[in-house]
Amino acid sequence: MSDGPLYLGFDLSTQQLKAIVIQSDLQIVADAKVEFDQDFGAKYGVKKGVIINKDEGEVFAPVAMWLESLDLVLERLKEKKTPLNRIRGISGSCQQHGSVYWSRQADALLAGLTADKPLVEQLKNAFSHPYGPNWQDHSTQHECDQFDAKLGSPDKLAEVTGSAAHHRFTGPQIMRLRRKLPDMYAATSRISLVSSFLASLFLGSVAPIDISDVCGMDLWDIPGNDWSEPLLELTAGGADGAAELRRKLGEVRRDGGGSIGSISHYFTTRYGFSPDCQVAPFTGDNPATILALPLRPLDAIVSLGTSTTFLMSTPVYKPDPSYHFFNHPTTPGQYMFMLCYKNGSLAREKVRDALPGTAAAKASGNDPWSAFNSAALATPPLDVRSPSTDRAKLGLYFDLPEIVPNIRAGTWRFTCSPTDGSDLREETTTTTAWPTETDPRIIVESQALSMRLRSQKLVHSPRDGLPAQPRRVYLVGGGSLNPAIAQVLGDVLGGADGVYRLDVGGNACALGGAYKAVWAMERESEKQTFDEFLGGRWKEEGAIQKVGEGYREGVFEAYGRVLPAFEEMEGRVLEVARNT
Ligand SMILES: Nc1ncnc2c1ncn2[C@@H]1O[C@H](COP(=O)(O)OP(=O)(O)O)[C@@H](O)[C@H]1O
Ligand SMILES: O=C(CO)[C@@H](O)[C@H](O)COP(=O)(O)O
Repeated sequence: MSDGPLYLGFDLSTQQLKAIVIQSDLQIVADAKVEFDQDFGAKYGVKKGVIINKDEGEVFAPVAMWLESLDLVLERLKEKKTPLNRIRGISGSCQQHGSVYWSRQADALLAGLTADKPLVEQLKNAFSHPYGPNWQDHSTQHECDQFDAKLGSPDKLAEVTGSAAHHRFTGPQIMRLRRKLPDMYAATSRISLVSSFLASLFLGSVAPIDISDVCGMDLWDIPGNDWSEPLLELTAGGADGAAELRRKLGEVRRDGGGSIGSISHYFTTRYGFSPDCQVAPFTGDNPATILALPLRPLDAIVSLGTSTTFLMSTPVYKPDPSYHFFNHPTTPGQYMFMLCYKNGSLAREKVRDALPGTAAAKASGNDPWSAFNSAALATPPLDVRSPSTDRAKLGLYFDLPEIVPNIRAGTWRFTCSPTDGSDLREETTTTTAWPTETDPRIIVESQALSMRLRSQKLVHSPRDGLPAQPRRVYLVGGGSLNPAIAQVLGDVLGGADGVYRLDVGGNACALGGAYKAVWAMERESEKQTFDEFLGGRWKEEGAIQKVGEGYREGVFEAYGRVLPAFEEMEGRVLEVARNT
């Protein structure tokens, strides 16, 4: 290890808090993590990091658990003898859309933190609400209907804010909490996103919201570069309320780099950070993921965390109600395109757990994914061995109500002709549906078909003679460790130059946060873009691994032929859901 400056990146996601320390040359020096279920499940009653109130569709996490986790992860870094005194900059990436409600005492309590007691004790009275809504929350249909109507249509809302109304977006969430808990709302001095909440702890004062993460609220006018007044009014119930809400939300920091202030005394005295250590703006976990490597045009990232997301960086702002556009976290004039699915890892885990063999593997400490992987690889694309006799299989495996399409929880299995997707039929009974061993391939294929369907307008042919598709597909998040998933995703999505896994696959957004901290502190000027900066220091070797061929002629086209049937299947399920 050299003795130069170090940088610290965090990822406060659904199931864990991770920390990663790197050098200026981007080498990783140390990491540590806290797993919410394992470390705090019994104390806070969380499962998979959250508490669920099924009756109302609410999903939330205790803010106190996050405070305890921050102290614990720093203890763990200290135990590993990480030289925290050399850390010069901190940034981070956090689950998006979640909100934290500060009380009127927050400013004083944050400013007066002392090193002798943990955060959770000292900040007991700093919150007007003990919970932060989680992105899986789906309690806000009523509010979403009003957001979609407010500017005239979901298309218009997407044009202004980058997204149509979504249950998890912070504007509808705030609107519902204001209605449901008016005293709590009145007692709230400031509202943070999870990213600005974590930055606030380091800063010792409430931090500004970040220019990219703010786009996950349905409140920020992206072309206008300001809060949308009509949407603030809707959320807060009128013009007076809008002015008050604007104050609660505070200024948004337009620059993703630089420092928002020095680290609080609490961290210098309790953990030995240098008083010169600076806090850079924290952002959302998806925006940070696109900072984990120098992304080129036509590259796509598939993040296989609790949620599945499909991300691209683009100079073109082409919003549509079925996906999201965010400001790029570091580069004005660039945008992040995102598709987000709730039914990612947890839905795949459910299919995995239904397989004979998984329970035994778990009990004996073997890889719980081995039965899933063998089954996925033993099944041919679409489970079609012979196109003249076999029907192609498609499915929707929604454990939770999905985001796109907005369909209730349930499992649907369909078949169609593999040659042109015609004759789509729902396989309704267990006798005509397929064996559980077929599900692993079909769930991953169907998740990928949804991504391919919705991203097709953003890709073009990477080289002469090839169909439109991404250049490279990068996999990150916990699921990126899985070779069978990598293979199937590449079969469906293509990737002219292959499918790659980031070597720190499960830590990509924490790493993106750490890279952001290096750039924020060491950029030559405000004009040096993140990609220029990172491109000069990032070395492909050792950072990524090719895990799949990507585009395979014939296979990619076979999925293309059933894409219209996939769309029709979603439409049919939506139609039935609407009429029941
Ligand atoms: N080998 C594997 N194969 C498939 N999925 C995996 C594997 N290892 C971990 N996962 C999945 O990764 C998920 C956690 O991913 P992670 O990126 O750490 O989540 P988050 O950032 O949302 O907390 C788990 O829900 C688990 O299903
Ligand atoms: O809601 C979204 C993005 O819109 C999610 O991607 C969250 O940002 C949570 O991510 P993970 O916990 O899966 O990392």
